[in-house]
Amino acid sequence: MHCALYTAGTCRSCQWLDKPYSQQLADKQQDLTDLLSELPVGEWCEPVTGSESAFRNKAKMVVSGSVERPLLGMLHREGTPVDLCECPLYPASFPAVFSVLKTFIARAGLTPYNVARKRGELKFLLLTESQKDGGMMLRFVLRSDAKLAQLRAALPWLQQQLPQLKVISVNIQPVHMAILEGDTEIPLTDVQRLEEDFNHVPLFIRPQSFFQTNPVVAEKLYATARDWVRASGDITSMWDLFCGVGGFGLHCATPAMKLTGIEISAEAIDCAKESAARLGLQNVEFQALDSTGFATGKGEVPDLVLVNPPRRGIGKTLCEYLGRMAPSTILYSSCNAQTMAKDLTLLTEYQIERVQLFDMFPHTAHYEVMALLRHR
Ligand SMILES: C[S@@+](CC[C@H](N)C(=O)[O-])C[C@H]1O[C@@H](n2cnc3c(N)ncnc32)[C@H](O)[C@@H]1O
Ligand code: SF4
Repeated sequence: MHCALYTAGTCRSCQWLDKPYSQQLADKQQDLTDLLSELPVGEWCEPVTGSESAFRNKAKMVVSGSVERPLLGMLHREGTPVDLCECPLYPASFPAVFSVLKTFIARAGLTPYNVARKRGELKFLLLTESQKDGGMMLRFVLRSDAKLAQLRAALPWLQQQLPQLKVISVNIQPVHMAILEGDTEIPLTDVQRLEEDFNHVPLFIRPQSFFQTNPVVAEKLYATARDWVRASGDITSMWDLFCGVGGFGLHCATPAMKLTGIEISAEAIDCAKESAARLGLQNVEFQALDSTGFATGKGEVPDLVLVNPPRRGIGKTLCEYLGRMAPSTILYSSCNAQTMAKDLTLLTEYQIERVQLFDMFPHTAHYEVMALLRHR
């Protein structure tokens, strides 16, 4: 993939951009093989890929510059602002939207936050696009609510220019820069969730819930999980731990199966419930809880446990508990093969039947991996 910003030395976020894509894949597969070298793997499946460019559905833009001439992009470590509106990782529809947003910032008088001076109001713009219909969610991250009335007053103009903006909200982040967003979310549109569709499974994206950023590869990941579960014989009950908006569980569930989804974010759980209702699934339960707390406090043992934790992995307590409760099948999907490998060494009573790499993050060393484990 060619990136003019990379060539010019403006942005070096994609550290592997100089590496041919086939070599990137080979290196990731080698990294995974090395990490699992102590553990016998029954079958290595071919890596799954998507597009090499325009694969991200979400942009997190630091707003800098002046109110008349805002920049959307990032700040270098020493504080130099960089405009990344032409970043080729974003869909073709994004640059035109960024351009209108810059005009809007000026019209609404949303002074960009200046990190060095700790002054200004607008810190970030977060833009997400649904591949279902091109609908978009836009979030303004502001330092305070001081400019909220101004923003509201100017909003009809923006909505007229960009009717694809289905969901608009403001997030208040009073803390100095370090954290991307705060707890307070103020809706500016009646609709507060973006509709997505993966493999005919309706999914919803809400401002504060996690959603996969590479929709094409995520769709293949969920479909693969569904295929592996279907091929696992008679699965009558399943837990989807760290379920987010429910993508894995909702793909795997059948009307006859009891599905339990557990996730810490209440917003994500609301999305999962709505998807289940759309699908007409009756035998499902989604709860906003800590996954380890839920699992260790539960007496029953499902046939299958699927885990898709954050980068830190599932950890010792949950591994040991899964070892004791001994479900016949575990499906482990991870964006950090290092912590997954560590967790798998703790699941001593399981053998790894199959492993597959999903390249969600081209041009970086990161990748997603899914492993199917069977009790010995
Ligand atoms: C990698 S994301 C996966 C989400 C989902 N499975 C998907 O496919 O989109 C990890 C999820 O774990 C959730 N999470 C983080 N800590 C948690 C905890 N202690 N208990 C339950 N969920 C947690 C996050 O909110 C996030 O949605
Ligand atoms: S993040 Fe975008 S702009 Fe930066 S190097 Fe990667 S492709 Fe280029």
